[in-house]
Amino acid sequence: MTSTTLDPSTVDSPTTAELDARNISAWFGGHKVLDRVSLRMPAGQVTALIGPSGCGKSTFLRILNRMHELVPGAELAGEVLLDGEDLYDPSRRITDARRHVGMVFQKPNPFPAMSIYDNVLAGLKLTAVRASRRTKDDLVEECLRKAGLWHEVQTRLRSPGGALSGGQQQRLCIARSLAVRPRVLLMDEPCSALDPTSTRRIEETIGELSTEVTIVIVTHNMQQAQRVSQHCAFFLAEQGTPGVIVEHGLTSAMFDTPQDRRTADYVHGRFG
Ligand SMILES: Nc1ncnc2c1ncn2[C@@H]1O[C@H](COP(=O)(O)OP(=O)(O)OP(=O)(O)O)[C@@H](O)[C@H]1O
Repeated sequence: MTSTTLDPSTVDSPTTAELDARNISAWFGGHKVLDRVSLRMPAGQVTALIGPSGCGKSTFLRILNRMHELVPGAELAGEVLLDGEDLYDPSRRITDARRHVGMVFQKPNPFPAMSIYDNVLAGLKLTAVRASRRTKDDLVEECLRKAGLWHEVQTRLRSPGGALSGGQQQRLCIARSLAVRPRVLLMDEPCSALDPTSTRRIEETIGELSTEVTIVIVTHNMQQAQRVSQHCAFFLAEQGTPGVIVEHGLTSAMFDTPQDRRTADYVHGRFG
């Protein structure tokens, strides 16, 4: 693998990108779990994916950064376009797709014994980027600031990532995702393991980040979807049928004037 040198003067700032999923169907071992789902996720904005358990939200999210294909027996059909370019183009490396479309998981997963500093830089090894000490220092500070963690950890960057609180660990994971300068950040229930204060902090971070990275978030928390997102898609899998998008649009419209009765019932807590 060839490596490139990271020079801060030549590194582009991350540019947000639109994600366009077209006719996505997905299967696990022949069992269809998503049926021709299409959704445009606008650049520089937050799109929330909502819906009852098991309707395929996480599967859809994993398809957006090519993690679905790593599951044995998993298959998919359809297209994912990142600013018009096919994420599944055979000539595109899977690591390249993941660099552009990062992911933050439900449970914070920093490398516990690795320092906070090295945790932030961990993704750079995968992209084979070499950098000077100064450049690394600057990048670590930049990413920790963007993740809203710098003030809490700046005096203990050499402490292990595992020594942080759950909410801090999740912000460390966000900083780690940002270090490879993704254009899209996927978040799969990023606050479900966190207390209300940490949840608020992550929500603030999402708001601050969304101007420079497109965000797609799965959440079961309807208030959270309303607080953080501008766009929303409601997924549903009825009576053993594969998941579909019942309705999508501006979050304000989805909550105030839903067009489908099932959307209204779900966002008002009448099922799910
Ligand atoms: N690795 C897997 N192997 C087999 N089936 C799977 C796998 N992952 C998910 N499924 C099935 O795919 C369907 C969609 O699951 P998925 O996790 O995408 O739903 P979800 O809407 O994200 O659910 P939740 O809100 O509970 O996380 C479910 O029926 C689930 O059982």
